[in-house]
Amino acid sequence: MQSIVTRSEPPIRLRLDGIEVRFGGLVALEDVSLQVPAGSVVGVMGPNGAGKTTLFNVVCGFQRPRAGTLSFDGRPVRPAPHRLVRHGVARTLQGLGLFGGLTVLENVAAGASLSHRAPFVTSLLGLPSGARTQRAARDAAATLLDEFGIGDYAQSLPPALPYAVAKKVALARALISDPTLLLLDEPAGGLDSADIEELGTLIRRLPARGDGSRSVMLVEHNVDLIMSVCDHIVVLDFGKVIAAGTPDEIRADPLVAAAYLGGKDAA
Ligand SMILES: Nc1ncnc2c1ncn2[C@@H]1O[C@H](COP(=O)(O)OP(=O)(O)OP(=O)(O)O)[C@@H](O)[C@H]1O
Repeated sequence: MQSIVTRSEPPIRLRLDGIEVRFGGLVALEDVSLQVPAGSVVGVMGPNGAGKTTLFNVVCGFQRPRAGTLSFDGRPVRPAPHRLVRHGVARTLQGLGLFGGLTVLENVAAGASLSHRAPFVTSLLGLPSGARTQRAARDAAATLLDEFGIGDYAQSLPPALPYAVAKKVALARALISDPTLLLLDEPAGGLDSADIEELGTLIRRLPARGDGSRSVMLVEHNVDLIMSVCDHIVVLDFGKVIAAGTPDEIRADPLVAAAYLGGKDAA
């Protein structure tokens, strides 16, 4: 008997519809809609002042839109920074926000307490609570640091870290909470081209970790990084979506070339 294999579309992890943000008379975002499917990397790019940070802030709940709706996993939400964890969302910000007095290992382990899955490191190991939970978190943190190639810095304090290492620490701390959606704000900011390439490889691997359904949304200025890691790209200009598609489609889009790639940011 012939078997029929049907390939279903991945569920939509994050969905924005008709988002509008105004600052006084300035329209920072106008009718912005996008989707981040499960297991995909979606990038938002655009020239200076296009609205990237504002959009990131809307998703994180730092900025309330004047119009439009958001949903996580099909459920309408009104995001707030303190509620992101509940939705399985973790983020890294441009400012790294590491605890200066804690070691790298402790910083990353601290992120485990933010897991939306009932303390996942505890349940993974079948452990009850307290000291064992902390030990499990530290073990998970050490594993992540090794995976990121920065295990040698486990006992260092953040102020002593090279910037590229500190960025990886911030990423590890977000990832240890096992988020279903990871939001990255300008991950390439302040990095040189070799570091950006390494970061790109790391980001590209993120959806495949765990059950393969993790999604990543990044807001990024660096065209090379966004082109190399994203499955789908949304381009903003003056607060509006001017193009959306695969990296190849975006590269070939004349509107994008005019607004961004052909401008001073194309370097
Ligand atoms: N708090 C604010 N008050 C007033 N205007 C703002 C505020 N935040 C952003 N804007 C304006 O909104 C527009 C979008 O800004 P936004 O920072 O989102 O752009 P961006 O794409 O992130 O830019 P960049 O790449 O330079 O960081 C800009 O014109 C900016 O000046």
